[in-house]
Amino acid sequence: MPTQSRPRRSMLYMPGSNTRALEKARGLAADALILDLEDAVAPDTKVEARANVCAFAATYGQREVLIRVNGLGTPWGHDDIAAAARSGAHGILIPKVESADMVRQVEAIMNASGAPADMAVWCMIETPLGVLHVEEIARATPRLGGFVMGTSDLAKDMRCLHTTLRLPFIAAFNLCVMAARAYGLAILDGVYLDLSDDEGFAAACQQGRELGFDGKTLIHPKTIGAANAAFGPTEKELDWARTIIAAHAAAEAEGKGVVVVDGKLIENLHVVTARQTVALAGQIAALEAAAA
Ligand SMILES: CC(C)(COP(=O)(O)OP(=O)(O)OC[C@H]1O[C@@H](n2cnc3c(N)ncnc32)[C@H](O)[C@@H]1OP(=O)(O)O)[C@@H](O)C(=O)NCCC(=O)NCCSC(=O)C[C@H](O)C(=O)O
Ligand SMILES: [Mg+2]
Repeated sequence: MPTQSRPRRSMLYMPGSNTRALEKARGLAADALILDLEDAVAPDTKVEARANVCAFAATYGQREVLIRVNGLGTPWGHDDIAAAARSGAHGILIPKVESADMVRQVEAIMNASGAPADMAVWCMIETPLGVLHVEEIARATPRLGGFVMGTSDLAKDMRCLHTTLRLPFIAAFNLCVMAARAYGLAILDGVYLDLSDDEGFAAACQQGRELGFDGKTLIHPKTIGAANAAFGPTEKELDWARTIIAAHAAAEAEGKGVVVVDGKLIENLHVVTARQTVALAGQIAALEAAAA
């Protein structure tokens, strides 16, 4: 089962047909990139976009790169997967996944096309059936790396309103985060479409973090900084994490299982979370150093 060994605070989509954006992404501070062949690409540029993303996939240094392919029910799906499998991308993102079988069909094409053993499969969860089958999808294959919520398609198929508070999606978010955590997968929140609403974007990031997402998928570079800030540990959180790790270790050395720090009871489970916080900060620093 793949482990979460890298930060994914911000994952930026870009259309595979837009070579300017593919180029520009090399200098952007997004933790991860999604080179899109699906909804952001018009039918008559799909084949050209496939060639573009395969040419760019291995040019982003340490950043995680996923290629979002077209579905297998489309004229482009099979060839997208076969080409992406050999592109040097870290993973293939499958749109509108509704069953474990769908994932295994993609995996079979990847294997037949010579995909490296460590190339991951990621799933967009963006239909009612996908949400209802998310646990089965989570254990489809050891190649599974994570989930990306597709809230625009989900709103369309649920016939719900895509409101500021996103209450219509809460059950789906909870189910998908549970499945991701139960199977050791990453999970990214959906996109925020109003590029003129910085305050709304920050609130959506905060909500996403509270719900347990690792980060947010983005459509524009201007939102990368706010997503990185919302999903990365603050200095205060890091200080607290280091303090309780040290206090608990000292208590353990005295044969105690618990300790009170600043009036708060600290048990081993808090230390586990604190260690994850410190590890994430280390991964972020390493990624930033590699990009500098
Ligand atoms: C939304 C956009 C079409 C806006 O593009 P544009 O008008 O070019 O914006 P700007 O002029 O403000 O751009 C400023 C510079 O930044 C570069 N840029 C813009 N967007 C990106 C990007 N995504 N990645 C990399 N670079 C980007 C421009 O080239 C400008 O650079 P410069 O030339 O140096 O000035 C555009 O942002 C865009 O296409 N965004 C991505 C849209 C997309 O991929 N959508 C599909 C994914 S979302 C989805 O499918 C939802 C999901 O499936 C669901 O169901 O929920
Ligand atoms: Mg979608």
